Amino acid sequence: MTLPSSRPQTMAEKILSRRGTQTVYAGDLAVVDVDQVMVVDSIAQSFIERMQRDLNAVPKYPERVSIVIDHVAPASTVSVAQAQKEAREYAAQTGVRLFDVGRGICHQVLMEEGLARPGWIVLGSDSHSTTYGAVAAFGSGMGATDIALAAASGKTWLKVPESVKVTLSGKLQPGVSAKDVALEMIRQLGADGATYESIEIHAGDRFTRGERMTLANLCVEAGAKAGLVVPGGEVLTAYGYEVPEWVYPDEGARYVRDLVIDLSALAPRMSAPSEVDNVHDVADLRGLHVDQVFIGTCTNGRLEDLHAAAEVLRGRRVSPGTRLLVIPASSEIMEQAMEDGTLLTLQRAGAVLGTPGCGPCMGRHQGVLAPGEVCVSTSNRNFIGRMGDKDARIYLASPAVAAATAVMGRVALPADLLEAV
Ligand SMILES: CC(C)[C@H](C(=O)O)[C@@H](O)C(=O)O
Ligand code: SF4
Repeated sequence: MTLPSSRPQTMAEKILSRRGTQTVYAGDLAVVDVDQVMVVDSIAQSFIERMQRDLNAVPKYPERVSIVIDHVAPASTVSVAQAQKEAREYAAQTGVRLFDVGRGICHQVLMEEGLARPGWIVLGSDSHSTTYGAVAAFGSGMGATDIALAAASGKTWLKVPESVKVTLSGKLQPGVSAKDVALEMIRQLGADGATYESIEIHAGDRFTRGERMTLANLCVEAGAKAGLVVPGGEVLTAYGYEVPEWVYPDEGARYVRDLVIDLSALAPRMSAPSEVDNVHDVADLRGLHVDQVFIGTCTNGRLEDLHAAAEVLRGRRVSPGTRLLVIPASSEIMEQAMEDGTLLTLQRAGAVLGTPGCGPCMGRHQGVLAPGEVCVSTSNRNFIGRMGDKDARIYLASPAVAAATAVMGRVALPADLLEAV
C-alpha cells in the first residue's frame, strides 16, 4: 500500500504516516501502531502498577513487549532485587519477553534480537531509545504511563516532530570516531537545541550499524524525540533487514534547520562537565589527572569499541593511580570479545571487567565516584552527580581516547603514547 503523499516528507513523517492511519506532517497528531515496547528494570515496577492498577489491562500483543534487567544488574540492594523479582514474575504471567541479568543493555539487546527494524516504531521506557534510529526505526523514550498505554493498546499517539537535517561530509581522519562526530553534533545543536525534533542524519554509506547506534544514541542529548540515520552502506546489507523504499526521506522535504558537519576537519572530541554540549578538542584538555576510566554503555560498549580500546592497551598497563572499568554492552559482545582475545588483552592491561549491563553509567553500582574524583567515560551523560558524588566530574570521550587516558593516568590521545615511549 502506498499512502497518497501530497508533499515531500521527512523520514519521521514517512514512518509515522506509514504506521498510522493517514498521511501526517510535522505538527499533526499521529495515532500509530507500535512494533515493540521496551521496559527497563528501573521502570518495571511503575509500568506493572500502571498496567494492573490504573489500566486493569494485560499487554495486547505480549510478543511486542520486552522487559530488560540491565540498569542495576545483578541487583545491588534488597529493594532492587524485589523489583526485579516482580518483573520476572510479571513476564512469566503475561508472556512478554524477559532479558534477565547479564544479557546486556536494553538498546543493544533489542538490536541484537531483531526487535528494532527499518520503518518500525519502538518505544522504550528509557530516554536513549533514540538508538533504534541506527536502523531507521522511529525509536523514542517515554514515561511509564505512555509505555503502559502502548503495551495495553498496541498503539500510541504523538505530535509529529519537526526535523533537523544533519549532513555529514568529507572523510574522517585516522583516530577520529563516530563518538567524536556525535559529540560535535551535540555541540553544534546545543543541549536543548533539538527539543522534540527528529534529527535526521545523512551519513551516506559511512559507518557500521554500531557506529550509527552511537550517533542515534546521542541525539537525545540535544533533546530530540528521535534520531534517524538514513540507511546506507552496511546497514542495507549486513543485518538481514530489508530496508523498504518508503523509509527514505523525500527530496524537497521540509526541515527546520540544516547542519553540515565536515568530518575531515574533526579532531578527537571530549565533553567536559557538566553538560554534554560542553565539547572541546581532547588536545585542549590533555594532562588532566583521571581517577577512573569507564569503557562501556549503550553509547560505546560494542565489540568495535572494545577492539579500539584493546588496540591502544595491548602490551601496555593502566597507570597505577587510575582504575579502568570495561563492561561489554551485551552477553553476545562479551562472548565475541572472549573468543577473539580482546578481553584477555584488556584484563592483562589491568582492566576490571564487569557483567554486561549499564554498570556505573548512572551511578547506581559497580564503580560510583567519590567526591572530587575525575572520570573519563565512553557514555553519553556527564551531569552533576550522574555517576556518584555531586563533586565528581565526568568527561565523555571515544573508547580510544578513554584507553589512552587509562594508560597515561591523565587525559591523552592514543598518539601521546607513542611519544611517551
Ligand atoms: C533509568 C532510565 C530511565 C534512564 C533513562 O531514561 O535514560 C537511564 O537509562 C539514563 O541513561 O539516564
Ligand atoms: S548504559 Fe547508561 S545511558 Fe545507556 S541505558 Fe544504561 S544507564 Fe542509560
